[in-house]
Amino acid sequence: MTLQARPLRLSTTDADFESRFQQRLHWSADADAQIEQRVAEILQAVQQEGDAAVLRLSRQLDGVQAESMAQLELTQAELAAAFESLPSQQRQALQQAAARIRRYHEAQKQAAGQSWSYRDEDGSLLGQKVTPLDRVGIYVPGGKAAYPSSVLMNAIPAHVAGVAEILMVVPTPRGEKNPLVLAAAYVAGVTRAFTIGGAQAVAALAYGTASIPKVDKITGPGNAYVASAKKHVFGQVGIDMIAGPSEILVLADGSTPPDWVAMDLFSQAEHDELAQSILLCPDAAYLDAVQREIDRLLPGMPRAEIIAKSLGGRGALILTRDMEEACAISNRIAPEHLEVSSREPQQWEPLLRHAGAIFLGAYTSESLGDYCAGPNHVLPTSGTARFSSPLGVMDFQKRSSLIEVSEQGAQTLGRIASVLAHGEGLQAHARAAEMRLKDA
Ligand SMILES: NC(=O)c1ccc[n+]([C@@H]2O[C@H](COP(=O)([O-])OP(=O)(O)OC[C@H]3O[C@@H](n4cnc5c(N)ncnc54)[C@H](O)[C@@H]3O)[C@@H](O)[C@H]2O)c1
Ligand SMILES: N[C@H](CO)Cc1c[nH]c[nH+]1
Ligand SMILES: [Zn+2]
Repeated sequence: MTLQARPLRLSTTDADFESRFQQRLHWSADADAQIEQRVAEILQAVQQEGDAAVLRLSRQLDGVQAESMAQLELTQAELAAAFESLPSQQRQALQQAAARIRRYHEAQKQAAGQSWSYRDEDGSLLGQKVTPLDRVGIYVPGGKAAYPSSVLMNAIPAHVAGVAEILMVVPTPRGEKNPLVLAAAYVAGVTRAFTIGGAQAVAALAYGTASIPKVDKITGPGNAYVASAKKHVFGQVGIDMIAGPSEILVLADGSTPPDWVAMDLFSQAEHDELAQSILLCPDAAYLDAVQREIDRLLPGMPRAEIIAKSLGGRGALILTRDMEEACAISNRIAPEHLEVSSREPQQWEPLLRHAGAIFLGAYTSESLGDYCAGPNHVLPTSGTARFSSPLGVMDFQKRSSLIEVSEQGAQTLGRIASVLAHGEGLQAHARAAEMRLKDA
Protein backbone atom coordinates (compact mmCIF):
# COMPACT_ATOMS: atom_id res chain seq x y z
CA MET A 1 0.00 0.00 0.00
CA THR A 2 1.37 3.44 -0.87
CA LEU A 3 1.90 5.79 2.02
CA GLN A 4 -0.32 8.86 2.11
CA ALA A 5 -0.06 12.10 4.06
CA ARG A 6 -3.44 13.80 4.12
CA PRO A 7 -3.65 16.77 6.45
CA LEU A 8 -7.22 17.65 7.39
CA ARG A 9 -8.69 20.11 4.87
CA LEU A 10 -10.73 22.87 6.50
CA SER A 11 -12.25 26.17 5.46
CA THR A 12 -13.12 28.93 7.93
CA THR A 13 -16.47 29.31 6.13
CA ASP A 14 -17.49 25.68 6.91
CA ALA A 15 -20.41 25.52 9.35
CA ASP A 16 -18.54 22.98 11.53
CA PHE A 17 -15.14 24.73 11.23
CA GLU A 18 -14.83 25.64 14.90
CA SER A 19 -15.41 22.15 16.30
CA ARG A 20 -13.21 20.39 13.73
CA PHE A 21 -10.47 22.99 14.18
CA GLN A 22 -10.53 22.57 17.97
CA GLN A 23 -10.45 18.79 17.66
CA ARG A 24 -7.39 18.97 15.46
CA LEU A 25 -5.52 21.32 17.76
CA HIS A 26 -5.80 19.28 20.93
CA TRP A 27 -4.57 15.75 21.19
CA SER A 28 -6.68 13.01 22.62
CA ALA A 29 -7.45 13.22 26.33
CA ASP A 30 -7.14 9.41 26.54
CA ALA A 31 -3.60 9.34 25.19
CA ASP A 32 -2.74 12.22 27.49
CA ALA A 33 -4.09 10.44 30.58
CA GLN A 34 -2.12 7.28 29.76
CA ILE A 35 1.11 9.26 29.43
CA GLU A 36 0.44 11.13 32.69
CA GLN A 37 -0.15 7.85 34.52
CA ARG A 38 3.02 6.23 33.18
CA VAL A 39 5.10 9.31 33.99
CA ALA A 40 3.77 9.43 37.57
CA GLU A 41 4.86 5.77 38.04
CA ILE A 42 8.33 6.46 36.64
CA LEU A 43 8.86 9.54 38.82
CA GLN A 44 7.83 7.63 41.93
CA ALA A 45 10.14 4.72 41.10
CA VAL A 46 13.16 6.99 40.70
CA GLN A 47 12.33 8.99 43.80
CA GLN A 48 12.11 5.80 45.90
CA GLU A 49 14.79 3.61 44.33
CA GLY A 50 17.22 6.10 42.79
CA ASP A 51 19.92 4.64 40.53
CA ALA A 52 18.36 1.15 40.55
CA ALA A 53 15.17 2.48 38.95
CA VAL A 54 17.13 4.55 36.42
CA LEU A 55 19.11 1.47 35.36
CA ARG A 56 15.99 -0.70 35.14
CA LEU A 57 13.97 1.86 33.15
CA SER A 58 16.89 2.53 30.79
CA ARG A 59 16.97 -1.21 30.10
CA GLN A 60 13.20 -1.46 29.62
CA LEU A 61 12.54 1.72 27.66
CA ASP A 62 15.80 2.38 25.82
CA GLY A 63 17.28 -1.11 25.55
CA VAL A 64 20.46 0.02 27.33
CA GLN A 65 22.20 -2.86 29.10
CA ALA A 66 24.25 -1.32 31.91
CA GLU A 67 25.12 -2.86 35.25
CA SER A 68 26.11 0.36 36.97
CA MET A 69 25.51 4.07 36.63
CA ALA A 70 29.21 4.58 35.96
CA GLN A 71 28.64 2.86 32.60
CA LEU A 72 26.02 5.50 31.80
CA GLU A 73 28.34 8.46 32.30
CA LEU A 74 30.30 9.87 29.37
CA THR A 75 33.82 10.97 30.22
CA GLN A 76 35.31 14.26 29.03
CA ALA A 77 37.87 12.19 27.11
CA GLU A 78 35.03 10.43 25.25
CA LEU A 79 33.46 13.78 24.34
CA ALA A 80 36.77 15.15 23.09
CA ALA A 81 37.51 11.95 21.13
CA ALA A 82 34.09 12.13 19.47
CA PHE A 83 34.85 15.68 18.35
CA GLU A 84 38.29 14.73 17.01
CA SER A 85 36.83 11.75 15.13
CA LEU A 86 34.30 13.81 13.15
CA PRO A 87 34.86 14.61 9.47
CA SER A 88 36.17 18.18 9.24
CA GLN A 89 32.97 19.38 7.53
CA GLN A 90 30.88 18.32 10.54
CA ARG A 91 33.40 19.75 13.01
CA GLN A 92 33.29 23.07 11.18
CA ALA A 93 29.49 23.13 10.96
CA LEU A 94 29.21 22.51 14.71
CA GLN A 95 31.68 25.30 15.45
CA GLN A 96 30.01 27.73 13.04
CA ALA A 97 26.58 27.03 14.53
CA ALA A 98 28.00 27.35 18.06
CA ALA A 99 29.60 30.71 17.24
CA ARG A 100 26.33 32.13 15.85
CA ILE A 101 24.30 30.83 18.81
CA ARG A 102 26.86 32.26 21.26
CA ARG A 103 26.85 35.67 19.55
CA TYR A 104 23.04 35.86 19.70
CA HIS A 105 22.90 34.90 23.38
CA GLU A 106 25.70 37.30 24.31
CA ALA A 107 23.66 40.09 22.71
CA GLN A 108 20.63 38.88 24.66
CA LYS A 109 22.60 39.05 27.92
CA GLN A 110 23.71 42.61 27.15
CA ALA A 111 20.15 43.67 26.41
CA ALA A 112 18.21 41.91 29.15
CA GLY A 113 20.39 39.92 31.52
CA GLN A 114 22.37 42.56 33.44
CA SER A 115 22.17 43.86 37.00
CA TRP A 116 20.90 47.44 37.40
CA SER A 117 20.24 49.97 40.17
CA TYR A 118 19.37 53.62 40.79
CA ARG A 119 19.35 56.02 43.77
CA ASP A 120 16.17 57.82 44.71
CA GLU A 121 15.91 61.42 45.93
CA ASP A 122 16.85 60.36 49.52
CA GLY A 123 20.00 58.61 48.30
CA SER A 124 18.58 55.10 48.84
CA LEU A 125 19.75 52.44 46.41
CA LEU A 126 17.19 50.26 44.65
CA GLY A 127 18.08 47.66 42.08
CA GLN A 128 18.32 44.16 40.83
CA LYS A 129 21.29 41.82 41.13
CA VAL A 130 21.46 39.10 38.49
CA THR A 131 23.26 35.85 39.32
CA PRO A 132 23.64 32.63 37.38
CA LEU A 133 22.17 29.35 38.61
CA ASP A 134 24.72 27.02 40.25
CA ARG A 135 23.82 23.72 38.60
CA VAL A 136 21.44 22.99 35.72
CA GLY A 137 20.28 19.84 33.96
CA ILE A 138 19.85 20.04 30.21
CA TYR A 139 17.65 17.48 28.50
CA VAL A 140 18.77 16.55 24.99
CA PRO A 141 16.21 14.41 23.17
CA GLY A 142 17.33 11.22 21.49
CA GLY A 143 14.50 8.73 21.03
CA LYS A 144 13.47 9.09 17.39
CA ALA A 145 16.33 11.31 16.22
CA ALA A 146 19.63 12.61 17.60
CA TYR A 147 19.85 16.32 18.48
CA PRO A 148 23.38 17.76 18.59
CA SER A 149 21.77 21.12 17.83
CA SER A 150 19.77 20.88 21.08
CA VAL A 151 23.04 20.38 23.00
CA LEU A 152 24.27 23.73 21.64
CA MET A 153 20.91 25.47 22.17
CA ASN A 154 20.83 24.48 25.85
CA ALA A 155 24.46 24.56 26.92
CA ILE A 156 25.57 27.78 25.20
CA PRO A 157 23.06 30.14 26.86
CA ALA A 158 23.81 28.40 30.18
CA HIS A 159 27.52 29.16 29.66
CA VAL A 160 26.86 32.73 28.60
CA ALA A 161 24.80 33.18 31.77
CA GLY A 162 27.76 31.90 33.84
CA VAL A 163 26.32 28.60 35.15
CA ALA A 164 29.09 26.67 36.92
CA GLU A 165 27.85 23.09 36.37
CA ILE A 166 25.96 21.94 33.29
CA LEU A 167 24.74 18.32 33.50
CA MET A 168 23.49 16.83 30.25
CA VAL A 169 21.19 13.82 29.90
CA VAL A 170 20.53 12.17 26.54
CA PRO A 171 18.95 8.80 25.78
CA THR A 172 20.97 6.40 23.65
CA PRO A 173 18.49 3.84 22.28
CA ARG A 174 20.07 0.34 22.30
CA GLY A 175 23.21 1.94 23.69
CA GLU A 176 24.09 3.64 20.40
CA LYS A 177 25.93 6.88 21.11
CA ASN A 178 25.68 9.59 18.47
CA PRO A 179 29.17 11.06 17.84
CA LEU A 180 27.77 14.47 16.82
CA VAL A 181 25.88 14.73 20.12
CA LEU A 182 29.01 13.89 22.09
CA ALA A 183 31.06 16.31 20.00
CA ALA A 184 28.49 19.08 20.52
CA ALA A 185 28.76 18.52 24.29
CA TYR A 186 32.53 19.00 23.93
CA VAL A 187 32.14 22.17 21.83
CA ALA A 188 29.56 23.64 24.21
CA GLY A 189 31.53 22.77 27.38
CA VAL A 190 29.12 20.43 29.17
CA THR A 191 30.39 19.56 32.69
CA ARG A 192 29.01 16.01 33.02
CA ALA A 193 26.94 13.89 30.65
CA PHE A 194 24.77 10.80 31.25
CA THR A 195 23.22 8.51 28.65
CA ILE A 196 19.77 8.39 30.17
CA GLY A 197 16.51 9.80 28.84
CA GLY A 198 12.76 10.12 29.21
CA ALA A 199 10.89 10.75 32.46
CA GLN A 200 13.49 8.73 34.40
CA ALA A 201 16.24 11.20 33.43
CA VAL A 202 14.07 14.17 34.41
CA ALA A 203 13.34 12.48 37.76
CA ALA A 204 17.02 11.73 38.42
CA LEU A 205 17.94 15.40 37.81
CA ALA A 206 15.03 16.68 39.89
CA TYR A 207 15.36 14.40 42.94
CA GLY A 208 19.03 13.46 42.68
CA THR A 209 20.31 9.89 43.02
CA ALA A 210 23.51 8.43 44.48
CA SER A 211 25.21 9.01 41.10
CA ILE A 212 23.42 12.05 39.71
CA PRO A 213 23.42 15.30 41.66
CA LYS A 214 20.14 17.14 42.06
CA VAL A 215 20.04 20.24 39.87
CA ASP A 216 18.41 23.64 40.40
CA LYS A 217 16.62 23.76 37.06
CA ILE A 218 15.89 21.46 34.11
CA THR A 219 15.73 22.88 30.61
CA GLY A 220 15.32 21.43 27.15
CA PRO A 221 12.85 19.85 24.78
CA GLY A 222 11.52 16.34 24.59
CA ASN A 223 8.60 14.11 23.70
CA ALA A 224 5.28 13.98 25.54
CA TYR A 225 6.79 11.85 28.38
CA VAL A 226 9.59 14.33 28.95
CA ALA A 227 7.27 17.34 28.79
CA SER A 228 4.88 15.73 31.29
CA ALA A 229 7.73 14.78 33.65
CA LYS A 230 9.04 18.35 33.65
CA LYS A 231 5.56 19.61 34.53
CA HIS A 232 5.39 17.18 37.46
CA VAL A 233 8.78 18.04 38.98
CA PHE A 234 8.27 21.79 38.74
CA GLY A 235 8.52 23.14 42.28
CA GLN A 236 11.18 20.60 43.29
CA VAL A 237 13.29 22.26 40.62
CA GLY A 238 12.78 25.08 38.16
CA ILE A 239 11.86 24.30 34.57
CA ASP A 240 12.12 26.45 31.48
CA MET A 241 8.80 25.76 29.74
CA ILE A 242 6.78 23.02 28.09
CA ALA A 243 8.82 22.29 24.96
CA GLY A 244 7.05 19.21 23.62
CA PRO A 245 6.46 17.74 20.16
CA SER A 246 7.44 20.21 17.43
CA GLU A 247 5.00 22.45 15.60
CA ILE A 248 5.04 24.60 12.49
CA LEU A 249 2.40 26.94 11.21
CA VAL A 250 2.90 28.39 7.73
CA LEU A 251 0.99 31.52 6.85
CA ALA A 252 1.12 31.69 3.06
CA ASP A 253 -0.13 34.26 0.58
CA GLY A 254 0.47 31.84 -2.29
CA SER A 255 3.67 33.43 -3.60
CA THR A 256 6.17 30.82 -2.31
CA PRO A 257 6.87 27.74 -4.47
CA PRO A 258 4.48 25.10 -3.08
CA ASP A 259 7.21 22.44 -2.84
CA TRP A 260 9.16 24.73 -0.44
CA VAL A 261 6.12 24.97 1.81
CA ALA A 262 5.41 21.21 1.59
CA MET A 263 9.00 20.50 2.70
CA ASP A 264 8.74 23.03 5.54
CA LEU A 265 5.62 21.19 6.77
CA PHE A 266 7.54 17.89 6.51
CA SER A 267 10.48 19.37 8.41
CA GLN A 268 8.56 19.48 11.68
CA ALA A 269 6.32 16.49 10.96
CA GLU A 270 9.41 14.27 10.66
CA HIS A 271 10.29 14.86 14.33
CA ASP A 272 7.42 12.88 15.80
CA GLU A 273 4.02 11.34 14.97
CA LEU A 274 2.64 13.85 17.50
CA ALA A 275 4.28 16.86 15.80
CA GLN A 276 1.88 19.35 14.24
CA SER A 277 2.14 21.08 10.84
CA ILE A 278 -0.53 23.54 9.73
CA LEU A 279 -0.85 25.69 6.61
CA LEU A 280 -3.15 28.74 6.50
CA CYS A 281 -3.81 30.41 3.17
CA PRO A 282 -6.61 32.42 1.53
CA ASP A 283 -6.04 30.71 -1.87
CA ALA A 284 -7.74 27.30 -2.34
CA ALA A 285 -5.77 26.52 -5.51
CA TYR A 286 -2.52 27.05 -3.60
CA LEU A 287 -3.63 24.60 -0.88
CA ASP A 288 -4.31 22.06 -3.67
CA ALA A 289 -0.84 22.70 -5.09
CA VAL A 290 0.82 22.14 -1.71
CA GLN A 291 -1.15 18.88 -1.25
CA ARG A 292 0.08 17.74 -4.70
CA GLU A 293 3.67 18.49 -3.64
CA ILE A 294 3.15 16.59 -0.39
CA ASP A 295 1.99 13.55 -2.40
CA ARG A 296 4.90 13.89 -4.84
CA LEU A 297 7.65 14.42 -2.27
CA LEU A 298 6.57 12.02 0.47
CA PRO A 299 7.80 8.74 -1.09
CA GLY A 300 11.34 10.14 -1.29
CA MET A 301 11.51 10.96 2.40
CA PRO A 302 13.44 8.52 4.62
CA ARG A 303 11.12 9.36 7.54
CA ALA A 304 7.97 9.12 5.37
CA GLU A 305 6.10 7.00 7.90
CA ILE A 306 6.46 9.46 10.75
CA ILE A 307 5.62 12.36 8.41
CA ALA A 308 2.50 10.60 7.12
CA LYS A 309 1.27 9.83 10.63
CA SER A 310 1.94 13.34 11.87
CA LEU A 311 0.32 15.10 8.89
CA GLY A 312 -2.59 12.64 8.76
CA GLY A 313 -3.26 12.69 12.49
CA ARG A 314 -2.44 16.26 13.48
CA GLY A 315 -1.83 18.31 10.29
CA ALA A 316 -4.25 20.72 8.60
CA LEU A 317 -4.52 22.81 5.44
CA ILE A 318 -6.90 25.64 6.25
CA LEU A 319 -8.54 27.98 3.74
CA THR A 320 -9.09 31.43 5.24
CA ARG A 321 -11.13 34.38 3.98
CA ASP A 322 -8.02 36.55 3.76
CA MET A 323 -4.54 37.02 5.27
CA GLU A 324 -5.94 39.07 8.17
CA GLU A 325 -8.10 36.13 9.21
CA ALA A 326 -5.10 33.80 8.81
CA CYS A 327 -3.13 36.02 11.23
CA ALA A 328 -5.99 35.97 13.74
CA ILE A 329 -6.18 32.15 13.63
CA SER A 330 -2.42 31.90 13.98
CA ASN A 331 -2.64 34.02 17.15
CA ARG A 332 -5.25 31.62 18.54
CA ILE A 333 -2.99 28.62 17.85
CA ALA A 334 0.15 30.34 19.25
CA PRO A 335 2.45 27.90 17.41
CA GLU A 336 6.00 27.02 18.31
CA HIS A 337 7.26 28.10 14.85
CA LEU A 338 5.45 30.52 12.59
CA GLU A 339 6.60 31.00 9.00
CA VAL A 340 5.24 34.04 7.20
CA SER A 341 5.70 32.84 3.65
CA SER A 342 4.63 35.98 1.89
CA ARG A 343 5.95 38.62 -0.49
CA GLU A 344 5.19 41.20 2.21
CA PRO A 345 6.05 39.55 5.52
CA GLN A 346 6.54 42.98 7.12
CA GLN A 347 2.89 43.78 6.39
CA TRP A 348 1.69 40.80 8.46
CA GLU A 349 4.28 40.72 11.23
CA PRO A 350 2.64 43.53 13.27
CA LEU A 351 -0.57 41.46 13.39
CA LEU A 352 1.22 38.41 14.84
CA ARG A 353 1.41 38.31 18.62
CA HIS A 354 1.75 34.73 19.84
CA ALA A 355 4.47 32.39 18.51
CA GLY A 356 7.71 30.91 19.86
CA ALA A 357 9.67 32.12 16.83
CA ILE A 358 8.55 34.06 13.74
CA PHE A 359 10.30 33.40 10.42
CA LEU A 360 9.80 36.19 7.89
CA GLY A 361 9.83 35.71 4.11
CA ALA A 362 10.11 32.80 1.73
CA TYR A 363 13.88 32.37 2.18
CA THR A 364 13.63 31.96 5.95
CA SER A 365 12.99 28.26 6.23
CA GLU A 366 12.27 27.23 9.80
CA SER A 367 15.04 24.64 9.58
CA LEU A 368 17.67 27.41 9.48
CA GLY A 369 16.47 28.48 12.90
CA ASP A 370 16.66 24.89 14.13
CA TYR A 371 20.40 24.77 13.54
CA CYS A 372 22.31 27.94 13.08
CA ALA A 373 20.52 31.29 12.60
CA GLY A 374 21.40 32.14 16.22
CA PRO A 375 18.14 32.41 18.21
CA ASN A 376 17.26 29.45 20.40
CA HIS A 377 15.34 26.49 18.98
CA VAL A 378 14.00 25.39 22.35
CA LEU A 379 10.56 26.95 22.13
CA PRO A 380 7.17 26.71 23.83
CA THR A 381 4.63 24.31 22.29
CA SER A 382 0.92 23.40 22.68
CA GLY A 383 -0.24 27.02 22.67
CA THR A 384 2.03 27.96 25.61
CA ALA A 385 3.67 30.65 23.45
CA ARG A 386 0.75 32.77 24.73
CA PHE A 387 2.70 33.11 27.98
CA SER A 388 6.15 31.51 27.47
CA SER A 389 9.25 32.61 25.60
CA PRO A 390 12.17 30.91 23.83
CA LEU A 391 14.90 29.42 26.02
CA GLY A 392 17.53 32.06 26.67
CA VAL A 393 20.23 33.41 28.94
CA MET A 394 17.58 34.64 31.41
CA ASP A 395 16.44 31.06 32.01
CA PHE A 396 19.85 30.34 33.50
CA GLN A 397 19.87 33.41 35.72
CA LYS A 398 17.84 34.60 38.62
CA ARG A 399 17.31 38.04 40.04
CA SER A 400 17.62 39.31 43.62
CA SER A 401 16.28 42.71 44.58
CA LEU A 402 18.80 45.09 46.16
CA ILE A 403 17.65 47.67 48.72
CA GLU A 404 19.98 49.99 50.67
CA VAL A 405 18.03 52.69 52.51
CA SER A 406 19.86 55.87 53.58
CA GLU A 407 19.25 57.53 56.96
CA GLN A 408 17.15 60.13 55.17
CA GLY A 409 15.29 57.41 53.25
CA ALA A 410 14.45 55.63 56.50
CA GLN A 411 12.54 58.77 57.62
CA THR A 412 10.38 58.88 54.47
CA LEU A 413 9.84 55.14 54.08
CA GLY A 414 9.48 54.57 57.84
CA ARG A 415 6.41 56.79 58.05
CA ILE A 416 4.72 55.14 55.06
CA ALA A 417 5.55 51.62 56.25
CA SER A 418 4.38 52.35 59.78
CA VAL A 419 0.93 53.43 58.59
CA LEU A 420 0.53 50.41 56.33
CA ALA A 421 1.88 47.93 58.92
CA HIS A 422 -0.58 49.19 61.57
CA GLY A 423 -3.29 48.84 58.91
CA GLU A 424 -2.34 45.20 58.49
CA GLY A 425 -2.22 44.67 62.24
CA LEU A 426 1.48 43.75 62.11
CA GLN A 427 2.98 45.70 65.02
CA ALA A 428 6.53 44.33 64.82
CA HIS A 429 6.74 45.52 61.22
CA ALA A 430 5.58 48.96 62.30
CA ARG A 431 7.96 49.13 65.28
CA ALA A 432 10.96 48.09 63.16
CA ALA A 433 10.27 51.02 60.85
CA GLU A 434 9.46 53.49 63.64
CA MET A 435 12.64 52.73 65.67
CA ARG A 436 14.67 54.18 62.83
CA LEU A 437 12.80 57.49 62.81
CA LYS A 438 14.88 60.36 64.24
CA ASP A 439 11.93 61.73 66.28
CA ALA A 440 10.94 58.26 67.57
N1 LIG B 1 9.87 22.26 21.33
C1 LIG B 1 11.15 22.18 21.11
O1 LIG B 1 11.87 23.15 21.35
C2 LIG B 1 11.77 20.92 20.54
C3 LIG B 1 13.12 20.88 20.11
C4 LIG B 1 13.64 19.67 19.64
C5 LIG B 1 12.83 18.53 19.62
N2 LIG B 1 11.55 18.62 20.06
C6 LIG B 1 10.68 17.47 20.16
O2 LIG B 1 11.32 16.60 21.07
C7 LIG B 1 10.80 15.31 20.86
C8 LIG B 1 11.93 14.31 20.85
O3 LIG B 1 11.32 13.07 21.04
P1 LIG B 1 12.12 11.73 20.96
O4 LIG B 1 11.12 10.65 21.22
O5 LIG B 1 12.89 11.70 19.71
O6 LIG B 1 13.19 11.78 22.14
P2 LIG B 1 13.04 12.02 23.72
O7 LIG B 1 14.41 11.94 24.25
O8 LIG B 1 12.25 13.23 24.03
O9 LIG B 1 12.21 10.78 24.24
C9 LIG B 1 12.74 9.48 24.26
C10 LIG B 1 12.46 8.89 25.61
O10 LIG B 1 11.07 8.79 25.84
C11 LIG B 1 10.81 7.72 26.71
N3 LIG B 1 9.66 6.96 26.22
C12 LIG B 1 9.34 6.66 24.93
N4 LIG B 1 8.23 5.88 24.91
C13 LIG B 1 7.86 5.68 26.19
C14 LIG B 1 6.81 4.94 26.83
N5 LIG B 1 5.90 4.28 26.11
N6 LIG B 1 6.75 4.96 28.17
C15 LIG B 1 7.64 5.65 28.92
N7 LIG B 1 8.65 6.36 28.37
C16 LIG B 1 8.76 6.37 27.03
C17 LIG B 1 12.02 6.82 26.70
O11 LIG B 1 12.59 6.80 27.99
C18 LIG B 1 13.01 7.49 25.75
O12 LIG B 1 14.29 7.56 26.32
C19 LIG B 1 10.03 15.33 19.58
O13 LIG B 1 8.66 15.37 19.91
C20 LIG B 1 10.45 16.64 18.94
O14 LIG B 1 9.43 17.14 18.13
C21 LIG B 1 11.02 19.78 20.53
N1 LIG C 1 12.47 21.85 15.33
C1 LIG C 1 12.98 21.47 16.63
C2 LIG C 1 12.26 22.30 17.66
O1 LIG C 1 10.91 22.05 17.64
C3 LIG C 1 14.47 21.67 16.78
C4 LIG C 1 15.31 20.83 15.88
C5 LIG C 1 16.52 20.29 16.15
N2 LIG C 1 16.92 19.64 15.04
C6 LIG C 1 16.04 19.80 14.13
N3 LIG C 1 15.03 20.49 14.64
ZN1 LIG D 1 13.18 20.75 13.67
